[in-house]
This record gives sequence, C-alpha cells and structure tokens, in this order.
Amino acid sequence: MSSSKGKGEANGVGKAFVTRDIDGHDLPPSPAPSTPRNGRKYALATELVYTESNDQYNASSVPIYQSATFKQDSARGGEQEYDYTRSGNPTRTHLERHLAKIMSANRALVVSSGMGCLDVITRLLRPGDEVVTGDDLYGGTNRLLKYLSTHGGIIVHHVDTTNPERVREVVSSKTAMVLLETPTNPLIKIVDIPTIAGCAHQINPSAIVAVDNTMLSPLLQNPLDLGADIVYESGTKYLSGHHDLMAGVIAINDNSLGERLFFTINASGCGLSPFDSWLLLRGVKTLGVRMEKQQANAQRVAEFLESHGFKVRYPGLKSHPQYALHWSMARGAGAVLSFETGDVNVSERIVESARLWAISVSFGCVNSLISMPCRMSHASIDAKTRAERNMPEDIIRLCVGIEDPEDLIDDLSRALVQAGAVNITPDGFRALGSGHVLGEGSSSGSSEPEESPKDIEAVSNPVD
Ligand SMILES: Cc1ncc(COP(=O)(O)O)c(C=O)c1O
Ligand SMILES: N[C@@H](CCSC[C@H](N)C(=O)O)C(=O)O
Repeated sequence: MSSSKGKGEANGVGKAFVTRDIDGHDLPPSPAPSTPRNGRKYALATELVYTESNDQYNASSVPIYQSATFKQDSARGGEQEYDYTRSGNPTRTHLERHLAKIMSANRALVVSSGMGCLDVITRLLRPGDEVVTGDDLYGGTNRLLKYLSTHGGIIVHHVDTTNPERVREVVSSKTAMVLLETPTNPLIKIVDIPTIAGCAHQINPSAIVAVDNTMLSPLLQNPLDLGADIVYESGTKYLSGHHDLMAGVIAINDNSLGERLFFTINASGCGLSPFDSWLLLRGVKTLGVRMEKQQANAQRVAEFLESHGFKVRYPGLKSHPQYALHWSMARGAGAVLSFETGDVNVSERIVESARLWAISVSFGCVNSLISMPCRMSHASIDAKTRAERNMPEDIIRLCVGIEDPEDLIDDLSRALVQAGAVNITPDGFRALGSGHVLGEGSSSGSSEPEESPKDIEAVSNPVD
C-alpha cells in the first residue's frame, strides 16, 4: 500500500518545520547545492551517507526484501520490475544505484564476492583472446587467470605494468582485455592507469581495460575517470569495513557492456543476496570516517617502521619510488602497507608475536591485521612463480584499522623486539635485516625522519 503523504510530510509536521525558526519566523532559503560533480549533488563524504528512499513508509534504513520470488499481477510475464531475486531485488537495486553514484559510474552491479566480479568480467572473453596483466597481482586473481589459460583457451601475458613501455610491447589487436591492479597487493606498486588505458585503446580500440580498485575504494580513486572501461572491487574490504560479509561491485559507464555483464550475473546466479546488500549499504555509509582514520593510522605506522630502518612499501611515504604517480591518480594512500625484515623466520616471529594485530587475510576492516602474503593471501601462486616475480618471502603485510595508533605502534614495537628483528641501542632500535628504505639512493628517496620521543619510549618499555 502506498503512502498518501508527500515527501517531507510523512513525519506529520509538514514543511513549516523546516522553513521556520523556533520563533516562527521564516528562514532564508537553503543555499543552492554545490556544483554537481560526476552527476553527484554533494561532496563524496555526504553522498556516502545520503540515500534517496522511495520506501512506502519513508523508512530511514532501506528495507531488506528477503523474498526469492514476487507475486505477479498477470500471467503475461515481463510486466513487473521484479519477478525473482536472482534477476533483481529492490534492496540490491537500491545498493547498486547508490554505488553507481559513489563510483562515478552510469551503472553498478553487485555480486557475491570480489572474485565473483572477475569471473563475470572474464566471461566477456572468448577462447583465443589475449589478456595483458601485471606480475604482482592478488593471489586469487592470478589463480583465476591461470585457470582460464589452462582450461579456457585464454592467453594471459603477465608483464611489469609499472612500466607502460612493457605493456605497449605486448598489447596487440588480439588483446581483448588489459587487467590492472593499483596499488598492487602486496608489493604496493603503482600502475599508470591513464597511460596504459590510452595505449591499449590506441592499439586496439575494442580492448577492455578493467581495473581492480579494491586497495583504495572509490573514496580514493576512480579508475573510470582515468580511462578504464570497467572498475571492480571486493566489497568484502573497505566498502563494507567490518568483515561481516563477502561482496563484489562492478561499475561501468557503457550501457551495452553493462547489459552483457548483467546477463552473466543473472544467468550464472551470482547476484548479491538481499541481506548482504543491506549490510553493504550500511557499511558504505561510514566509509569516509573509517578511511580517514585508517589512513592516518597507516601513515603513522609506516613512518614509525621506516624511521627504524625497515624497507616499507606505502604510497603515503615520500620514499615510495612512484609517490608522484600515485598522487596524480588518487586522493589518498589507503591503509595497506608492507615491509621486509630480510629473514623469513624473523618475519614469522614478528607476525606471531603481535597481539593487537590479528593474523588474518583480508584488509579494509576497522580492526588491524598482520599477515605473511607468501604463505597466506598469495599462497596460491607457486613458490617458483613468486621468486620469478621478485616477491620477497619475508614480506609482512599490515592492514591498518581504526584503533588508537599508539596502541598499534606499541604492539608492533613489542613484536619487533620479541622477534629479534631489531638492534636495541641506548637511543632506540634499528632494523637488523634489510636496513634500508624503498627507493634509497634514488632521487625520490627521502632522508629518514628523526626518531620521535614516543618512538624511544616505545622501545625502552617494549614489553607490557
Ligand atoms: C586486490 C583484490 N582483489 C580482489 C579480491 C577478491 O575479493 P573477495 O575476497 O571478496 O573475493 C581480493 C581479496 O580477496 C583482493 O585483495
Ligand atoms: N584462502 C583464500 C585467501 C584469501 S586472501 C584475501 C584477500 N584478498 C587478501 O589479500 O588478504 C583464497 O585462497 O582465496
């Protein structure tokens, strides 16, 4: 049953409530909304929270339409927006419209996981098609591409995508897709999306450039605005933020590409469930505040490790060799960083000595995680391939949450000392292993910052 009340009257107080002050005087009209950006009325932080509901009761939280099927008014078929949840569901539609707005896209589609996105996207390929992609990729992405090359007749070229010239050498008229990840997981390498997309489209105008934006989220980077045809990301990470659901989002501007992707989602049945759609919608609203805190914490942790001589990979550090490129595309550095110790056993001891940092895969969540990618998230890439791609076995990945940064640094300091990863001196401690920062010796390398009094304090009392 539809409400007879118009918008703004549903609370029973009518429009006068918002147009008069406490004394009943007329209020001046509200200022005009700021200039629309990418079809949005407000700044992204506002749009994340602001959803337009057409719910019959004006519910503030979008209802969960937990129904597999919908009654139809006639036996003619095809006359209603919804007939069956695999094909469409009002809660999912609401989420998709909200995400399209956030992702600066004409259309967004939500599926059951980040890998589900890649599965749907790669079904655009045909046997004999070629894919050009990076040599530092999330393990699951690498695994699916390998499966497609051994079982699906797809030819996959892994190249160093940090070098657009290498990509140019490999892209040809047979290239059906260029698949990029930036920053990469876990080596935090930066890939020049506009240059590579431009080059791919120039060589083969029908090549599809797809970008995995999981490591930054739409808050920090919009690959569609940088020349990509498809952007996708794991909603399991920053978008939801609490590790309480699995989801994936695909966003596109091209309507016919959107229709092809939707066909696969409906035909294969991987659309996101109503409950998970609702959870994701709830999570997205706090993306702005979560990311702000997570990034600030990650910057503190990265600077702490670097100042003690560890080789740290984080695009928020000026020592990152591709710092300028990253900031030419992105509005933030995210909250994932990695560092090396020079010894795989030392790394293992650090990870196992941490208490506040949970030993877990995944990232983008409110609580902080620590892991050894070669044994965990990237274990599906065999050791030989990892070695060929220069993935250090001792690399530790930190995924920073919203806790108090002092607690995070204290716990890490204690773990570093307990693991024997550092030389303790009267002034503090220094990394034993690699003992150098990424980019050291190059013009982009920064000098190491002075140790702050807090650093020394953390070291002088490293164990609780
Ligand atoms: C960069 C990246 N892309 C995609 C995925 C896949 O996401 P999901 O776990 O939601 O399938 C992950 C992690 O799993 C990831 O790290
Ligand atoms: N056992 C899982 C590992 C998932 S890794 C999750 C995430 N992308 C990360 O990088 O931590 C698998 O085999 O996929």
